[in-house]
Amino acid sequence: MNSYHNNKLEKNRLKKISIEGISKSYGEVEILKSISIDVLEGEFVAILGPSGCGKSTIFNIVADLEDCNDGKVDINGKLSYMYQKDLLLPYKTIIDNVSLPMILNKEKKNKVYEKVKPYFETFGLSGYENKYPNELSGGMKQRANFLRTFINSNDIMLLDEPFGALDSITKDSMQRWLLDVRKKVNSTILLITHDIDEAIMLADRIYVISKKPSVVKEEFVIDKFYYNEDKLENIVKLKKEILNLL
Ligand SMILES: Nc1ncnc2c1ncn2[C@@H]1O[C@H](COP(=O)(O)OP(=O)(O)OP(=O)(O)O)[C@@H](O)[C@H]1O
Repeated sequence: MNSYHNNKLEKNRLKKISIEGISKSYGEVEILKSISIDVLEGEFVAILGPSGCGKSTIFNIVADLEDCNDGKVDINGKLSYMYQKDLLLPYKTIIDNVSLPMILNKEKKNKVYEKVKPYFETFGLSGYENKYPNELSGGMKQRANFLRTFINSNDIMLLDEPFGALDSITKDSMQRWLLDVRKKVNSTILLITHDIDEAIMLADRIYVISKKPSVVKEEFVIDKFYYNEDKLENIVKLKKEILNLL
C-alpha cells in the first residue's frame, strides 16, 4: 500500500496520532494484528470495520485505557473522547453537564461558564443552557455530549460510534451538522464506525479494517470534490469497493 503520508505535500504535516504496529489478544483470542494508523493535524480520519473487529479496542489503547501486547502509540496533544452511549447527568443543566470536565479540573464555575457559553451557538444549543437533558431531543443530547467532549479538549477528539444510537433521520442531520461544525473548529478527529456512508461523508481518509484478527486492509483518501452528493455514482463505486474488503 502506498501510504498517503509518503506524499510530499503531507510529509511535513504534524502527526497528532501515530499508531505503529499494535497487536492485542485477550487470552488465546487474537483481536488486533499489527495495526498502523496515522492522523495528521486537522485531519478527520475514520476507522471502518465490521462489528466486533476490535475498533473500540483500538480506541481504548489510543486513549490509554488499555495496554497493547505489541507496537506503540504516540499522541501529540491533548485527547478527549466520546462514546456512543456517553451519558449526560440527568440532574444537571446542559451548561453544567458541558462544563463538568473543567469544573472537575478545579476551574472556577463563573470563568468556566464564560468560556463555554459562546460555543452553545456554534453547537446549535443556544437557548438550551439551563435546560435539563430530558428536555432535549436525542440529536440535541448528542450535540451536548459532543460539546462536552470538545470543551474537554478540542485538540484531538476520539469519537466511538457517536451517532450509532440515533434514528436514521437524526443521524443524517447530525452528520451534516458535524461537517458544518468542523468548518468552524480546527480539531483533529478520529472516528470509529461500522457505517460506510458515515465514513465516506465525514472523513478525509478511511482505514478499512478486517474481521478479527484485524488488520488494515486498505486506506482511502476521500476527496470531497470527487465524492459528494452530486456525484453519487462515485460514492456507489467506492462503497462497493469497501464492501468487497469487509
Ligand atoms: N476485556 C475483554 N476480554 C475479552 N474479550 C474482549 C474484551 N474486550 C473486548 N473483547 C472482544 O474483543 C473483540 C473486539 O471488541 P471491540 O469492542 O473492540 O469491537 P468493535 O469493533 O468495537 O465492536 P462493535 O462494533 O460491536 O462495537 C470482541 O470479540 C470482544 O468480544
